[in-house]
Amino acid sequence: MKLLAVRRLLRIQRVVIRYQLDEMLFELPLPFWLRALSCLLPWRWLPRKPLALSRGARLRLALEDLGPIFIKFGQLLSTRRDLLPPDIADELARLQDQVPPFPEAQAIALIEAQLGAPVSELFARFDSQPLASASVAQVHAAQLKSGEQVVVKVVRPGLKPVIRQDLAWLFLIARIAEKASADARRLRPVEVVSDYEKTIFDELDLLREAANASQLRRNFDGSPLLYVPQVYWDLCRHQVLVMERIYGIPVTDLATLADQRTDMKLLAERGVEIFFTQVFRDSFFHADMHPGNIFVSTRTPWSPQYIAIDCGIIGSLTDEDQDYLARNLIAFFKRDYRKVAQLHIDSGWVPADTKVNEFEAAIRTVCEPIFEKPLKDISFGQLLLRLFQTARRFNMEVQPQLVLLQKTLLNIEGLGRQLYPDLDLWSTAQPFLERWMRERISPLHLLRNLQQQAEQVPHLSQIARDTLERLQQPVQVQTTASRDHWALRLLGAALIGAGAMQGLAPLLATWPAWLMVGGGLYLVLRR
Ligand SMILES: Nc1ncnc2c1ncn2[C@@H]1O[C@H](COP(=O)(O)OP(=O)(O)OP(=O)(O)O)[C@@H](O)[C@H]1O
Repeated sequence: MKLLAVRRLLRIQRVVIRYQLDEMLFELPLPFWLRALSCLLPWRWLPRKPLALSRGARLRLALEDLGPIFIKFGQLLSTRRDLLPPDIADELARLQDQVPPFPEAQAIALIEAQLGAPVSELFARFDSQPLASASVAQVHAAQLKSGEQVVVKVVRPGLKPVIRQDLAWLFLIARIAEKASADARRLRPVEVVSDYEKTIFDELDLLREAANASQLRRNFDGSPLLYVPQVYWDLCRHQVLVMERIYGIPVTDLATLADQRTDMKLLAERGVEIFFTQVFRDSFFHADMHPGNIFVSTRTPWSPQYIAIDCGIIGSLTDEDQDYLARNLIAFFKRDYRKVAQLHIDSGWVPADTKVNEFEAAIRTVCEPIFEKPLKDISFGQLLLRLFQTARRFNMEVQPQLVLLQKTLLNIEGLGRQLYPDLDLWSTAQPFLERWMRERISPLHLLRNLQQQAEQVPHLSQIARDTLERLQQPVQVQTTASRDHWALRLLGAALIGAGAMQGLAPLLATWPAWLMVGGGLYLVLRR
């Protein structure tokens, strides 16, 4: 394993030298000591012929050469046109769906081995020339015997060993960083790499992707906002996925979107709505939202509908994180910075001994300049820098469970900027969140939560569940029930309440919760 890791390092070094990436690096304003150290690199003393390739092309080719982890990094960078020069961003955008494919014979052999039949028997037509190719897979167009147009996605062979070696290096770097610097420790790099490891290996399993796609499709069934192509389960295996072919416009093809008179404002607003719906309503969000995975339907440009593919990476939040996040955002929209500070302390996102006044002032300094500004007027580079400085001052730790969400935000914020730079993020997001919060503290939601809590405690058994079911119906109390029976019901309800209190403590401070408890007791006690 160690030998493999050393070989991988040598390979990375070879690629850096071949594409002369070190030259690009040293164009940056690096500290003096790093420049001095660079003189120790032997190849910097050797004569080199300048490459006849632009700097963007050199970077792209190097990332392609180094495999999926590097390609994904390039995809993320490509969405940040505000942070990168356009020539580099344009080149990196090709990593979204134009990575060189692997040989078609290899793809066909893999499909046949996985599905146990020749492609000529499986499909009425199969295009051996790939339609597109990205970091982990390539995609071939085909037609089913029943007539439907589909695409066949095949995982690139030989990815696992390369990913393992890269991860081994990432772990090593993370461990060294954690030992060497307090700043790095706050970023919890080992935990972050460990989460990433899980995510990237999950992405290689196309059955998992198929299941995610089916769930996301169900979540937005009949929605005018988002369409997810249908999966053909009979033709899905761990390394092969067959799904409906879609014919949308790539979301970054602004010229075609303009030609068909797409309502760009609505498109951008719907993007925000989809994101919040996935994160808050469903706690099931597409977490690989680079433009190669997002299309716009050609059907109703006045009411534009997104199409999402590649559901390999899906994020979700716990109830608690959802709650804190929503409360933070709502407090932020109301410019109630004290509440934002307090919520950060309550949730444990900053240490408990943080002085709330000082933290409030720091948050105000970061947030006030960007408030109520459209996307185009917010400098996210500067904002990130300020946030980082604040986090450092207040010992704020990275929350690994939120990293996927933050990465997705980086993606869609970059996209929103390109689609409709005048987008007022605040006025689009605020009503959605407030509505969600109202629903969350509604009596019905509270009842559902109580019921879920009851189901998680097996010994409360049927009695408690019966009681809750009765609470949810317009109750017809059985007058024949015996006194003992009712005493048990009451005991069950009290136990459920006590159990639920722990999880619902913040909600019980609200009037609907008290109304529920009072109403519940009344119903249980009624003869
Ligand atoms: N259902 C589909 N209909 C039409 N084209 C598709 C479909 N699915 C995928 N494609 C094309 O294939 C490309 C690569 O597919 P996909 O994004 O699923 O691969 P990937 O390797 O998982 O990508 P990533 O690098 O984003 O992880 C897409 O960008 C798109 O152009």
